[in-house]
Amino acid sequence: MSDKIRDRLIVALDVESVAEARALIATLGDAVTFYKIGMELAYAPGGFDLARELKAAGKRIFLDLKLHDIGVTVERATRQIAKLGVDFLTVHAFPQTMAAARLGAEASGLKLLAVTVLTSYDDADLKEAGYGLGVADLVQRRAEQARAAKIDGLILSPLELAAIRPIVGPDMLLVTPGVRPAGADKGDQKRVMTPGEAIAAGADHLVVGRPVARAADPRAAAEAIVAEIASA
Ligand SMILES: O=C(O)c1cc(=O)[nH]c(=O)n1[C@@H]1O[C@H](COP(=O)(O)O)[C@@H](O)[C@H]1O
Repeated sequence: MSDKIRDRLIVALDVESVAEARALIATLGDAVTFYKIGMELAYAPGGFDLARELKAAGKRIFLDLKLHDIGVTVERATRQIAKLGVDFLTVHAFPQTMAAARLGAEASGLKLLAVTVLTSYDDADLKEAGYGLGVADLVQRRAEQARAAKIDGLILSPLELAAIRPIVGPDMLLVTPGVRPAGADKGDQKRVMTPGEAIAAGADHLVVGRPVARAADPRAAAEAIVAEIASA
């Protein structure tokens, strides 16, 4: 399978230590070309060094830190993260946050992804949090604001892909967690599709954690998802 197809699967290294991450990476070998390092691993001892090391070894790295703070802090934090040389960074899709991150990423190769509405949320969760919009409308509003802020891509669930692609155009990266192979446990994800469905609906990349990391045979699980991507 070509690396172009493999790159569309981003495996989330959602483990608590660099030692566990290394073991998983060794098991996955050349089946996986793109990794996500999220908060639980980044903040573990050696987490950021692992990001640099994997880049140097030729892997692509998505650093999922979901920044959200006052503008000046987000701008400076983004500038520091850009020095790591990773490929993607997440920020929450608030207009001030996105504008500040855009400034911080200036003149670097870092691509910014805006998190629209977390895939563990449904309409009732948004209502409980005080929002007046449901998921579909809030994702759409944030997609428009991300485009205006010249953000490189969006994190959204596969369910919103069909509505959002025409709004943001072909160049914005659409990256979807909330991906579950048929029959897999959903866990805390509320808005999900299978890998094949998400690719067919227009996802550029799929983010998959537990269905690979917690599988009895993680390499076989990753290869099955890559095959589903290739045939979608
Ligand atoms: O930004 C993310 O990557 C993210 C956004 C979102 O809305 N939902 C979501 O699940 N994620 C991440 O995607 C991964 C999904 O993991 P699994 O549910 O185990 O496949 C986790 O690392 C989450 O942190």
